[in-house]
Amino acid sequence: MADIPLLRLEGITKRYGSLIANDGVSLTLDAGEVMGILGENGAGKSTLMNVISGLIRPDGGTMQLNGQALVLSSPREAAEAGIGMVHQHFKLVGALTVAENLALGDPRWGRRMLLGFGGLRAEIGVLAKSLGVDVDFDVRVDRLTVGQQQRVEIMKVLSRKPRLLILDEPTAVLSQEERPALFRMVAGLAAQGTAVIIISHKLEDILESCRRVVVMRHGKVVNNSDVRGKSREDLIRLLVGDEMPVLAEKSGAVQSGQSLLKTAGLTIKRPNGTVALHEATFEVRRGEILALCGVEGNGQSELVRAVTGLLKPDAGRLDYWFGEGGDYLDAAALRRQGVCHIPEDRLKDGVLPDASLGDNFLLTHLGCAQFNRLGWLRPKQVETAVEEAVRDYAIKTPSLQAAMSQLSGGNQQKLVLARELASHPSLIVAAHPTRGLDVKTIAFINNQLLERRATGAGVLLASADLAEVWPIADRIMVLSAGRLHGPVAVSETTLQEVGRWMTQR
Ligand SMILES: Nc1ncnc2c1ncn2[C@@H]1O[C@H](COP(=O)(O)OP(=O)(O)OP(=O)(O)O)[C@@H](O)[C@H]1O
Repeated sequence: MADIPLLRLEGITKRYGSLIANDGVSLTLDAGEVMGILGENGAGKSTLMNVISGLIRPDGGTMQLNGQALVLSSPREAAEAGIGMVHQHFKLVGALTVAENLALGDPRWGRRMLLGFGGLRAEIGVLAKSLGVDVDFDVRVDRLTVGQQQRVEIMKVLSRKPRLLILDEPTAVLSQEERPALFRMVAGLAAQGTAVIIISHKLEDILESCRRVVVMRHGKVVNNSDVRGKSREDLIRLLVGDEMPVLAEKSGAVQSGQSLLKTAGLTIKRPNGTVALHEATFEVRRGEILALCGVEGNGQSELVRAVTGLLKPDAGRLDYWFGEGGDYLDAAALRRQGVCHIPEDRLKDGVLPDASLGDNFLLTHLGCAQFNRLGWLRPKQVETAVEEAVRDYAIKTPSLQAAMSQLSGGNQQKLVLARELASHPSLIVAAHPTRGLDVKTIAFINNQLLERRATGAGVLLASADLAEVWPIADRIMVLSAGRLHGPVAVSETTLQEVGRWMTQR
């Protein structure tokens, strides 16, 4: 028995037309093993995980779980077989409590709403305790931090006692401070015999939490090896060959001093009355990258939505360089003046999944003379723009006419970036622009931001990854519990100090 792996994949193949998303993938995974999956955007990682979790049926190949043939036609069947997946986009209901969310959709608990979920509390309580996780069953989910919500989502999957847990980019939404808790939980699960697969673009995740790494390229497994003894550089080499991604040198300050945006006393309340942003005053200047950091859920989203015209602040002023200002200018007016917005939630605010790449590109350029003459659309120009975006941003797509949903997550993000930067905006508001992108593409995007800075644009860059923004930011500010710390020049502070701001209440 000892020789039988928990999971065995042989020759898994999945085609979309002429595109081969998974090309004869074979691998095995043992009980209690933690395996990392790395690969460039569009390499086929999600497709493979969707096959294992019953969301997609492969065109070829076989799967075995504990030596038994595994044929899945739905995620429910996968869950019954002992395979659970935690997706990047949580499926929790904010207005319900943790206990209600844990019970939701689970026939064992769902019918016992009125009994206060006694059994559920006891069972999940024991599980949480064994993993060193605190669960407050009675708090509403929308009051939790993203990290806490993720733990609820993981607990929900774990309550079905999976033998294999798949985590899709679990650290993408976590701050540096929240990562160790996740990895402790993963290690605890592995010690209890659960196998874990982690898809991640963050090499540190693989180095810190996995025993084995599988690297995919063009739908194939190109490396499957032990993580021990490997460095960050070794992993990058496995990922992209010898073509090491290089970040451009940040030239000295190119600030002209001209203010692009000045806020004064910006205050925003959440629908439930709590203060999301408290009297934030700062300025974004031409030729600078101003980073907005902090643990997510501390007011960053609200600030970004206010400066891009998606949310009217409750108090305070916003003044833009083109001489208009006040408490609010709508998003369309701001776009016309040259403010672009790379939204933090691509699926909610950035793309129409069922529409074509062209229509998605047009979303923010419809009024632009290049694509619209006297009210008539110019399809040829749209096609050329998409062609250029696909070429310049190396977007992997089945065709130029494809629907957005046919692109991998990272490639969708690249199209959003290409679209937003296409009009050479003066003020770039970028919320987590590199989330979900591979190391090579992250360097490319950060170089793009540096290039725009050098030509006089101003960038407000919201990020949860201090280490990533540090080399490119001129100034940095932190939001903690809605209060702004800074901005301060990066050259005049330290990572430790900024890290401290993040935890100040
Ligand atoms: N429904 C679909 N129709 C057509 N092509 C698809 C579809 N879903 C995925 N693909 C293609 O399959 C390939 C692999 O996509 P997949 O999402 O598995 O990549 P990935 O490695 O997870 O990428 P990322 O890191 O960007 O999330 C991509 O080229 C993508 O365009």
